[in-house]
Amino acid sequence: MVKNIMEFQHVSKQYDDNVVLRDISFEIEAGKFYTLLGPSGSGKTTILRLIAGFDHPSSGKIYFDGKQINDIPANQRQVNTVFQDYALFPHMNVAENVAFGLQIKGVKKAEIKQRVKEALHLVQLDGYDDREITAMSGGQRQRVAIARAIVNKPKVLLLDEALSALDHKLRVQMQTELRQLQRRLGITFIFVTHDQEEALAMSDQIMIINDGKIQQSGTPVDIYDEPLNHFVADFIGESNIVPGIMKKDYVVSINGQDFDCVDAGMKPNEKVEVVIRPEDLDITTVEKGKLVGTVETQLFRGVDYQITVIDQRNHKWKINSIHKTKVGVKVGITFDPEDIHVMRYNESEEDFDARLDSYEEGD
Ligand SMILES: Nc1ncnc2c1ncn2[C@@H]1O[C@H](COP(=O)(O)OP(=O)(O)OP(=O)(O)O)[C@@H](O)[C@H]1O
Repeated sequence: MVKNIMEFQHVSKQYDDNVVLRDISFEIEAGKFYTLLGPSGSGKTTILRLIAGFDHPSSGKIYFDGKQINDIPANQRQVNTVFQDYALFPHMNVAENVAFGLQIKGVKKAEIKQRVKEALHLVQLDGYDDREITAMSGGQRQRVAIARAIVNKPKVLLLDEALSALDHKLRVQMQTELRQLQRRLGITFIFVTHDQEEALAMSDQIMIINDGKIQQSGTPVDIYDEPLNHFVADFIGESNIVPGIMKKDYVVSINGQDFDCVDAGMKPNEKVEVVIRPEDLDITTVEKGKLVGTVETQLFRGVDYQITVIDQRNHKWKINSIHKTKVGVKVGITFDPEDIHVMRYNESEEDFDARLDSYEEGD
């Protein structure tokens, strides 16, 4: 087997005038838990549909296990899909649902029985064979849907918002179960979600999509710590994003004030975006603060306080701190050079300048 199980080369998809995917290229390594993350309408499901063969690209090439599959029909692809609504047959019991695809393929009865048993065991539903679907909970139905997909022994399992119908507690439990299942099976999972926490928690690799374009691919830690652009920084976790100027290597100016940072390689005085995560900021005395402002809100969240501070230029900083402060008090804000993350901006120069001006004027 080749190392990359899936590859898209310059794939575009449009429906009439509506361009849904714009020249997308990526590779998916075999045996990984891979997540497609993006807001509603960004094109995630379309990518899954192209992989499954339910739809075809307008241009570009799709490779599966080293072979081009653009013209291979869905039923001949070694891929199975778990849908958001599970798409189970309500008039069949659990075993009949799981067996259905194998029966269609004409697999022998004894083999079907054995494979259904194995699949139900993998999703921890041993002994549920005769249970009616209507008598199963949401979490159990989810497992039946997964069993029905893995009984075909696909090389790739596609999961389209597969956990979104579950309540929060069950969803978190199923996240762990799915992750364990993927490791046990050793096959590639391609999981679609719009929930960034879910993506960070479950994935080996995340691909972030917006408006039919790949914004960034990488491990959860890469994407969280090194967002490539404003969209990613904003979409993944909470961020303070402010316009700045890269004075020279390792020095960035925010608010007209220079700060040491760990970034280099930009042009002198290049306009940049500066990202600092709320958990990397802390409250201190006015004297020790790199920035100074007034506490606007404070919310106790169990593990920390979620604080907002308005600086002299009227910019609101989000801070997650274990240190308590008081609303209305003047405080300093500290951070370390490595907590400053500098990105190139990706909007028009006019828009960026307008934001920089309004920020520096303190609007
Ligand atoms: N068959 C179709 N005909 C026309 N437009 C379509 C078709 N399928 C999808 N689209 C459009 O393509 C865009 C991307 O849809 P897609 O379902 O891939 O997004 P998504 O990221 O999965 O969103 P969601 O999270 O809401 O499911 C949307 O604007 C959608 O309206």
